[in-house]
Amino acid sequence: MARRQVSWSALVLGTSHGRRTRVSQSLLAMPPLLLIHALLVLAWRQGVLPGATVAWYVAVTLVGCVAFYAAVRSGLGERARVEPSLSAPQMVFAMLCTASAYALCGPYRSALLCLMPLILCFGIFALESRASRALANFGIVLMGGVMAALAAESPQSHPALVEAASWAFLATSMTMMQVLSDRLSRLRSRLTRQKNELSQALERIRLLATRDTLTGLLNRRAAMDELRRAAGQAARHERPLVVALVDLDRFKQINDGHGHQTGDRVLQAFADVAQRELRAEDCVSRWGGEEFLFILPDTSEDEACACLERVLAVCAEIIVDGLPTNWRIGFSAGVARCLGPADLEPAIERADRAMYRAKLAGRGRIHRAQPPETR
Ligand SMILES: Nc1nc2c(ncn2[C@@H]2O[C@H](COP(=O)(O)OP(=O)(O)OP(=O)(O)O)[C@@H](O)[C@H]2O)c(=O)[nH]1
Repeated sequence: MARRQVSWSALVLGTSHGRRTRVSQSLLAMPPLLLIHALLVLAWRQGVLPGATVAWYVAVTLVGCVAFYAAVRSGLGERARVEPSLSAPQMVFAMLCTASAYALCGPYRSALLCLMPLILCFGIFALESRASRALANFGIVLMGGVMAALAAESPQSHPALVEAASWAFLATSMTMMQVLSDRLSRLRSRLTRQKNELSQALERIRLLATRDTLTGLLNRRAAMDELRRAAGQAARHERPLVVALVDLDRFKQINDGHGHQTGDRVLQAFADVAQRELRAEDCVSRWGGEEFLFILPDTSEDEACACLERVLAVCAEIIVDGLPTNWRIGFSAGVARCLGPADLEPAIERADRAMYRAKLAGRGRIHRAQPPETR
């Protein structure tokens, strides 16, 4: 039963939160419209207006309401890149319905006056100040015109003074409603701006917390998170996972001989090359200083070594501003297989030891770690 209700509401209102809100708001026009219909039926029963007029009014207004419902429900506004709840056209339509009912209702017309300010409320959440001001003015002029025409045409049933007083009250309450709506609209814009600034700030904080500012690579903390995630996935799918610690060779010489900024450029160039040479599912992170951790899912140690050899070859070709053109950027690396989620730190330690062996063996080479049981 509950599932049936949910699917009915999804059918009528849609499933996305925004669409549901907009469609429900559009359907809110129905109760006042049905009241107007009831009032017109009452006026017909009392001989104030012919039944055919009531029938036409009911038909036209219902068709209009259904058309707006269908337009909002189908997302026409979103597709046409206009205000998606179609508030302004719906409000114009509602004002025209109210004004024509006012003209038809005879002695019951004053009951309709409260609807005009109410219609303005529908624009509070969707319209910019200029649009809602224009709509308020439209409503005031429209009702002024209808009232003036009624007073001129049948002064007995629509005394000019009564119509003028009604119009004055209506114009005042609509203007006041417009002022309040304007304030709410400004508040809404400020809140939207603050919300955007907050999400930008959160995104900046997220980047600062997870990225190394110099190279844009994941930092050490984020790399550990990534390794934890990759190890979990590798264990679930029973696939190999390899980590590699890569340390640039004789980096101090670059800093000391060619300046810290040149050193920074080398780090950036290396990060670019490493990212370019690896697959999208691999991860390169800055482990610290001139040290980098590679996380290579679904990769054997042989494949990891081949991949690092390729990166080493490309690095040797890098030309960095501030370094002599014959300078070969190189690194030493240690490769270790990660045996599961409980083997993260030990695998990195094994890779670290292998990397130091590569340094001791003369640099510019890649060493495999000893398997844990034969250490
Ligand atoms: N330019 C720059 N230098 C850095 C950065 N982080 C660390 N370093 C420097 O990197 C150098 C690392 O030097 P060492 O640990 O002696 O390593 P190395 O000179 O590469 O020697 P080997 O690893 O033995 O080949 C130090 O001088 C650090 O100051 C950085 O962000 N930018």
